[in-house]
Amino acid sequence: MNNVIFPENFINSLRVESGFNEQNFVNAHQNGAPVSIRINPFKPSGVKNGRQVPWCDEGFYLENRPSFTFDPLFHAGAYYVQEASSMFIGYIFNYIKPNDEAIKVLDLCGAPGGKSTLINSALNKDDLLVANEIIKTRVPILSDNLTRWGTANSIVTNNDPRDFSKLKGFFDVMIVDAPCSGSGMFRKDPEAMNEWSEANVQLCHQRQQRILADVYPALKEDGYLIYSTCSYSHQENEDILDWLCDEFDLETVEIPVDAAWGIVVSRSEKYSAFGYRFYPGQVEGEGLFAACLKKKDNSGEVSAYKNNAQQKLPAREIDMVRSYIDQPDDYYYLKVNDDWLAISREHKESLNTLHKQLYIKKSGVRIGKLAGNDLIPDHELALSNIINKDAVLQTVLNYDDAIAYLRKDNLILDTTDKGWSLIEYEGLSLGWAKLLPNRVNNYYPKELRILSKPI
Ligand SMILES: C[S@@+](CC[C@H](N)C(=O)[O-])C[C@H]1O[C@@H](n2cnc3c(N)ncnc32)[C@H](O)[C@@H]1O
Repeated sequence: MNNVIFPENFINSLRVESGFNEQNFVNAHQNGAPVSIRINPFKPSGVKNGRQVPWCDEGFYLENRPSFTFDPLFHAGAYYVQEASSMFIGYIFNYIKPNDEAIKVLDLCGAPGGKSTLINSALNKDDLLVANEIIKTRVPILSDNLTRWGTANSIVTNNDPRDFSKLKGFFDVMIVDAPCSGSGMFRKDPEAMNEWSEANVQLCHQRQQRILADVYPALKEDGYLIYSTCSYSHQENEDILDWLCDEFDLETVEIPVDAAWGIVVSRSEKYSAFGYRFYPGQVEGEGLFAACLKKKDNSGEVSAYKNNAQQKLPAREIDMVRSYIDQPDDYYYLKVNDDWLAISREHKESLNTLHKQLYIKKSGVRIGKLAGNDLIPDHELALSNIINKDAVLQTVLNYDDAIAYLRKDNLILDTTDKGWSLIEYEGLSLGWAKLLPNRVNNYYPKELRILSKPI
């Protein structure tokens, strides 16, 4: 990119921010954005690591941008492609996360799932992640990314922030990665500059207030709110922190950062709340604002919920589905329509509670449907890290066949095995195929298939 001309009002608004280096910022926007990935700790693979992102153990910069579409390990969930600054949310999370108790975390503005998979990496099996997305058409990408991550301790919901207000004091940590005016993405998406305006910043500011006010009651006393935007605008950042402290009883949390990382630490005018500003040219990443606040008030009693009448499930069926799960006692099994699901057993109560208030789009891992004595296995089971691989056939593919499988092309395999088989590539599962006497049925989900051909 050459000769970037920023909107006049935009660059003027940055010139008054302390710690902002205009020359570095302008220079950084003449070049492309760095490429970075974050490794999935639950799916060790041979993904080549480059230089590490300073604030994220699992984050790595790549020298250039490979074709992720044509890397089977990407589809297997070995890593997530995420710009480096965003990974700082995980750094904040690791700093505030209690070690000794299971926690419930809400990622309110979840799609496409960058922060959700980031936070999920830092959770234990008995912690719960609720990843929400308000826009229905963006829910599938969030679900797919969590499916690739493979864990059984997350729930995906499709709700307006106000729907959470009934879950008083339910969450220990909330991440609000708010919709914003998007200036932090100008380098990746220069077109966005044409849409930037002060009026839009103001609209975003109001929407951010509404979202925060709506969801706030669901945070428990002494719980943490992590707020972030990819905007540089004061109104969407420090002013929101002051507004939060005006409206609610919150205290700022200082996050220790290494000066060498280039992050600018800011303080809000009225309450001196800490904010962390990422400017391209000063950090190796895109624009980000992040802050963490601790709730000191009580939004009322933690709601008491009666448990749902328990489903009576046939023991024979439960035994069958359990045989596909590694360490089956660790999970709670439920049936939704004809589908069997498994979720970490600690979350049975939470699931019932959430089910009463929210539209649940995915819970834990979908195992599949039973048909007589057979399981018709689900794609989620293949991608999960709870599958008992000893209970199923496995067919290992080379690179070309793996790409053919992901394109949903016909596969010709040299095997005498018959029945459902996991399709494996470099130790990770890509999905299912059914091996028949004369052919192979490719069960890779149609909506996920690669549509293009390798060049
Ligand atoms: C910055 S993006 C989130 C990115 C995501 N956290 C990630 O790391 O991949 C903001 C999200 O907020 C959602 N959103 C838009 N309006 C909203 C509203 N009024 N309430 C809650 N979420 C909203 C958008 O659909 C979008 O998915």
